[in-house]
Amino acid sequence: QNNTKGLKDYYQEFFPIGVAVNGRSLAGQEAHLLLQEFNSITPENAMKMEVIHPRKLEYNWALADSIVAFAQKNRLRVRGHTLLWHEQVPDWFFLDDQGAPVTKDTLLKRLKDHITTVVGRYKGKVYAWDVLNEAIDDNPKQFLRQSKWLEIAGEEILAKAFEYAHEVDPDALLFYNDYNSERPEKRERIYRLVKKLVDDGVPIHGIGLQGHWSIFEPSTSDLEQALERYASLGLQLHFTELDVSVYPWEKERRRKRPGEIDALTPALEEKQIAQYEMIFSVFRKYKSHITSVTFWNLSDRYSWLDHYPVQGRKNYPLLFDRNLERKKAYYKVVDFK
Ligand SMILES: Oc1ccccc1CN[C@@H]1C=C[C@@H](O)[C@H](O)[C@H]1O
Repeated sequence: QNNTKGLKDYYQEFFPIGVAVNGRSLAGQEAHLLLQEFNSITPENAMKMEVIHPRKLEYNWALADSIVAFAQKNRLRVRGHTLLWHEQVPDWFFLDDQGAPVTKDTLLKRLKDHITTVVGRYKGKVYAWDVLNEAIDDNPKQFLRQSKWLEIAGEEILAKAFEYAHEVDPDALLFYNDYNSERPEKRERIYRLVKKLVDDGVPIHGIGLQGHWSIFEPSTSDLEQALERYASLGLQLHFTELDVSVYPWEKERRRKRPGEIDALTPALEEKQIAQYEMIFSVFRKYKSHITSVTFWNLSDRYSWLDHYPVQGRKNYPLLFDRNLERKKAYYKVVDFK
């Protein structure tokens, strides 16, 4: 029994506070901290296509089932992640038995089978799904990201993913999820895609704003303008993958340079404290539109940012340090009135 007030308690009147989980999160010290601070979880990798459906006739349910069982036992919400994405998808999806590219109809059928099987298994246990992840191109001059999905099946596959999910679980909330969604040029392209889905009567209920931010972005005005813009679509807004990197954004992966500093200096930590304070101040201001805030990973002990974009460069993006202790930024997030 743990009577310590956590993030979820401080934000009880605002929105659930979630965290991305993996196998390590479900036991010991990390599970204790998770249950103290959070009331929603998202499987970091366990429900991605390459993990849960590695071969055409093979589903791998074990880890996803254990995460969902953990949530059921502890009365946590579960956000499903993700049903259609250009990354972490196994090659077999796109190849026929002779190793040639599949036809459009075959690909649509495979996607329908995948979504029907996965969403159907967790019906009533996963309340929200990141149906479509990162479909907007990184090049501001382009609109949709070119992927094997689009190459073979065309743009209609994007709407189909939502329809397949809605058909099998009409009660699940269906989200479009993306990153850098506060950058004005990407904000307008995300807005255009989501507005088209809404106007076409596609069953979409929300926009997932990943929130992979840094001490350099977003600005307060970019964050507020993005919230206003997306809120005008009348959909729920979830912040789905929040972390605040102490390094500037880099798109291309690279290795850590010899002598490259990766310490959390007092100057960097002061900037991170100010950024987290601003972020949660804006979140509280827009509480009528925001219905979930999820951090991507639990503590600085492990972050996906330790490997991306710079392999081996330690990052410190979260509210708990490597000893699972609350950082200074934590107290700025919870100390409001
Ligand atoms: O995939 C990316 C590529 C470039 C920039 C950002 C991203 C963010 N992408 C997210 C980050 C981590 C993964 O675990 C999540 O599933 C993904 O949604």
